[in-house]
Amino acid sequence: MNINVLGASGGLAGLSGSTCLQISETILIDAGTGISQLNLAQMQQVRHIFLSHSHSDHICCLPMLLANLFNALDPSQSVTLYGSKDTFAALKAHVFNWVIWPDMTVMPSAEKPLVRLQEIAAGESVTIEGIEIKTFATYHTVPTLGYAVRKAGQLTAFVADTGYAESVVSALNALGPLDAIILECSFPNELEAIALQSCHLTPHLCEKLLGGLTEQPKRIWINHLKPDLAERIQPQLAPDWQLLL
Ligand SMILES: Nc1ncnc2c1ncn2[C@@H]1O[C@@H]2COP(=O)(O)O[C@H]2[C@H]1O
Repeated sequence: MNINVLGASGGLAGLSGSTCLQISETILIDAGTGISQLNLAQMQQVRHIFLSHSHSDHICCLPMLLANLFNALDPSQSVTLYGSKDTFAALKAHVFNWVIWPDMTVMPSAEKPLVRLQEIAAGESVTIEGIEIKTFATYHTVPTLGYAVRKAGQLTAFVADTGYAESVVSALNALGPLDAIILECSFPNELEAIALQSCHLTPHLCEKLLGGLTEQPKRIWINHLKPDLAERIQPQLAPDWQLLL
């Protein structure tokens, strides 16, 4: 895969950290604990961070990553966060509120801040360094964006956190044929009730979602297993699905 998976766990004690995908030296999707696989110099290369949603396992390392950039960047440089209006509202209210962390969108000055927020809505796309990143809405307990990454001629859909919904199937079909899909599977089949409540997938629900696709992705990568349930989920995954660890 031409995406470097730094973290793919749905929690803290997985084999890898929580969600963080490195799309290029300067571009990340999400900022979970997986980011700690990067060394300081690699972190200081980051200029673009696409956020799927506001949940802690996807944003918990964002404040400390930004702190590593604060003294490294000169005033003409900044880091752009891309995400939905809802994700930014949650970050402003609950993270960058001067209690949990300083508001780096106004530091060192409001005119030339370290962090710039670029709202992005489902269906919109951004192209950076020739890499096209297109958003789509998933179905989760908070508004969540998936990201379809077109890099070096390959289209990979990172579905982010989602439950089963026809709207997600339609959004994926609208992207066109996928070279790869990165699909979450947080709970085992026997915990479908919790999966439905918390808007996540089980192996059965992954099958249902994949079954709705007009064309099967060439590669199916499964991620976001809850660490305490991983051993129960793994035997339930189809043999041709690959596990991202
Ligand atoms: N009823 C519920 N609604 C939302 N989250 C729940 C619920 N029950 C358990 N959870 C857990 O809380 C977690 C919050 O982050 P996640 O969405 O990754 O996964 C969620 C579930 O593991």
